[in-house]
Amino acid sequence: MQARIDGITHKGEGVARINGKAVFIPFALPGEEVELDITEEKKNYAYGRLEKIIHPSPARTTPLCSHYYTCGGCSFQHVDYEEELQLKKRIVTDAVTRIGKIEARINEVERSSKPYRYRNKVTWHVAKGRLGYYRAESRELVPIDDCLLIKEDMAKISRKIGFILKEIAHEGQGEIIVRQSSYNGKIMLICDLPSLEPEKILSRLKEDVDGIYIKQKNRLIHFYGDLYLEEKIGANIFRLSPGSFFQVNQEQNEKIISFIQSYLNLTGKETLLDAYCGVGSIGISLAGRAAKVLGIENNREAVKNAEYNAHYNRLNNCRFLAGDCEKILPVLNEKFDMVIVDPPRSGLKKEVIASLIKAAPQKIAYVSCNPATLARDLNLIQASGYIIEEIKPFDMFSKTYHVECVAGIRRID
Ligand SMILES: C[S@@+](CC[C@H](N)C(=O)[O-])C[C@H]1O[C@@H](n2cnc3c(N)ncnc32)[C@H](O)[C@@H]1O
Repeated sequence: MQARIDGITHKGEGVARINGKAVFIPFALPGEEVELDITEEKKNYAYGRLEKIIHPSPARTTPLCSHYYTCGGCSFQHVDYEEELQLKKRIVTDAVTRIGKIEARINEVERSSKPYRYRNKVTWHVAKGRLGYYRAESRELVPIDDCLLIKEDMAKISRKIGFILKEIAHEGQGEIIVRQSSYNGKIMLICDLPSLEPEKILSRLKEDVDGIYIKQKNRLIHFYGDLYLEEKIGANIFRLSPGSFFQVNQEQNEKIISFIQSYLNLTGKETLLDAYCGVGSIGISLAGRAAKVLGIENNREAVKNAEYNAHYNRLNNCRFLAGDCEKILPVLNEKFDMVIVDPPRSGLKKEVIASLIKAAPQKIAYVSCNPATLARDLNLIQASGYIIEEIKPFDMFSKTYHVECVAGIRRID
């Protein structure tokens, strides 16, 4: 059947209305006239497979990656970069109006200077002696040993890992994480291959990487070389343990921190809460302009890194608490002038929102990698005496449907 695409889902699929029902069609673009087959029919919506493009969008391009249509990693390689940014703005706007039911100024998406080869971390799946990604919505391995989103050096080492796995006909299943510092280029491997004698593969990789960890029974055991990775934000150096979170796109990470800095406009007198602080990247970057910073984070290794990072960068106004924000904040009984929250994709728990409202900060910078949970939380925050001044999307995950946002929120006095 034929249809005109007039919308986009949060996962970047085209949306057509057929007999009053929304049909989601992967790889179709708004404005296109397409031929499709219905592949799955539900009560209120359906899925379609793109069979033919009758009138292509002028923004349609040829994907650079030969795995694009099978690997589940990217969703926007078939569209030019300008349109990708517009579609991401539309995804954020849809979430804010449909889920959040709020009105807020949504700025243009901050473009990245490198839509490819920006990622400093990749998680490879291993099965049947091959390295790869899982097919979209499945656990089926698509054998790949390069990805156009990861840095060149990481691609080189990934190809070597793929070669060794094939050569030794490794049978087990597992995961290999490759991380590279954007500051000094050093590479760390984290291997979770339960059925493999580590030496068999890892000793052959020592010359190519700077540090190796092995995951055994849920613990990371140091195997070789450097214990930490280092990153730099502004003038500060940050140490990260292998399991500590760090944003995957350092160029965009720095822009986000600058945006938060100018939004909060600290004068040096304010108390600042950095909730979900990781290794302290945002709070420590702003500590020079604040009276006091408190970071909260539930990964104990990351908290140790944050404490070290504050000390190493000669900041003596930062303190960190290890634990869940939803447990610590309700009993903290401290007031803050300014707050940063940067939760995982699931967003803020109700207890966290209630505690923030009680702490009554003048401004909140809410960093989010999920427009849907951001919109849900902004609805509650707005209903409690705050105004959403602006939402700034950042293209942190180019070529994928993911988009990072910072919401600037101000107390109404
Ligand atoms: C999106 S990351 C942000 C980290 C940091 N702000 C940054 O920019 O690098 C979210 C962080 O929250 C931590 N986290 C997840 N759930 C948490 C919780 N319930 N309480 C405290 N921290 C949590 C994760 O370990 C992770 O470091």
